Amino acid sequence: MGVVELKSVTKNYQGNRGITDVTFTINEGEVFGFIGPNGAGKSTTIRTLLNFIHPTSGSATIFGKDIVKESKEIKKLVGYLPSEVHYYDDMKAIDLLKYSAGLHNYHNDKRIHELANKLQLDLNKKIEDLSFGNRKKVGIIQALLHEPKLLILDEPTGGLDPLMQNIFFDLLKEENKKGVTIFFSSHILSEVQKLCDRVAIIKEGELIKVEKVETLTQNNIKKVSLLLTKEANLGLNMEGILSKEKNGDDYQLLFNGEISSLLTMLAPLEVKDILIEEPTLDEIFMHYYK
Ligand SMILES: Nc1ncnc2c1ncn2[C@@H]1O[C@H](COP(=O)(O)OP(=O)(O)OP(=O)(O)O)[C@@H](O)[C@H]1O
Repeated sequence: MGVVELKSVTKNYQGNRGITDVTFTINEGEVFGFIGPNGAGKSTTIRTLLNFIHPTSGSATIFGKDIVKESKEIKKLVGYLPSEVHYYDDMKAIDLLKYSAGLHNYHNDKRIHELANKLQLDLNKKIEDLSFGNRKKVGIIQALLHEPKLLILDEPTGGLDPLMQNIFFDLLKEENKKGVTIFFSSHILSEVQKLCDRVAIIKEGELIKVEKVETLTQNNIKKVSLLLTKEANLGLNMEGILSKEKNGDDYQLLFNGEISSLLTMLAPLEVKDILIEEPTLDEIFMHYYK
């Protein structure tokens, strides 16, 4: 049984598309990335899982518990960081976090101070005096403070500077080592690549791929840059060409297949220059997004 299991979950907003027929499983101990462009349906999926909104159809479980019927039980086991955090402005960070810990019946201030030290947050400041990034840190501590077994993080790095992002990632890795499963939504591929074991790609409300990050980056796809002397007789419709962009005599191809068959195809052409390299994860994803 997976920690998170979605079965054909659809959520429509008064007839408008939210997510359609989404099915995937997150296994225990995984760091699972959820990636897609703005409006793809990441927050809708997460908010449905946390029972803030109800699925139109389909079902899902977290730790085997039904997300609608057993939502209260689930919330005890989950730490959630929303993409935007809103708090009572005139509360001190420490008071807010102690209050939040109390709601979880978790009374260990040491954990709050340890997390704040790691993230370099001054707990004695009022929320209204904190910068956007520092408010995000309050949200991160709030998600982590009751030692949840599952972390659901919706675009967690927004507002954190690069150094702080690294500290945050180290913190997540530490939690993961302790056995915490992490569901991490993002539209930034490099951070998913740094952190996640597997990734689900969502586009226009539909899941288009669930794959190991390693497989995505180590498959057979190559980026081919070609400079030709003539445009004529360029039949690039062969199998394996995933995408092509043309700029004058310059071609950029994403090719998935045997390099020997690509070379056979290119042999009759007047090739001035050729560069074959590994595509970045961004380039692979752009192919899926098209
Ligand atoms: N409350 C709502 N009422 C109506 N439509 C909504 C509502 N919330 C989201 N949607 C629609 O559902 C779709 C998915 O949106 P969602 O916010 O889940 O995407 P996302 O992947 O989280 O995007 P982003 O990265 O911009 O937050 C979009 O078409 C959006 O317009």
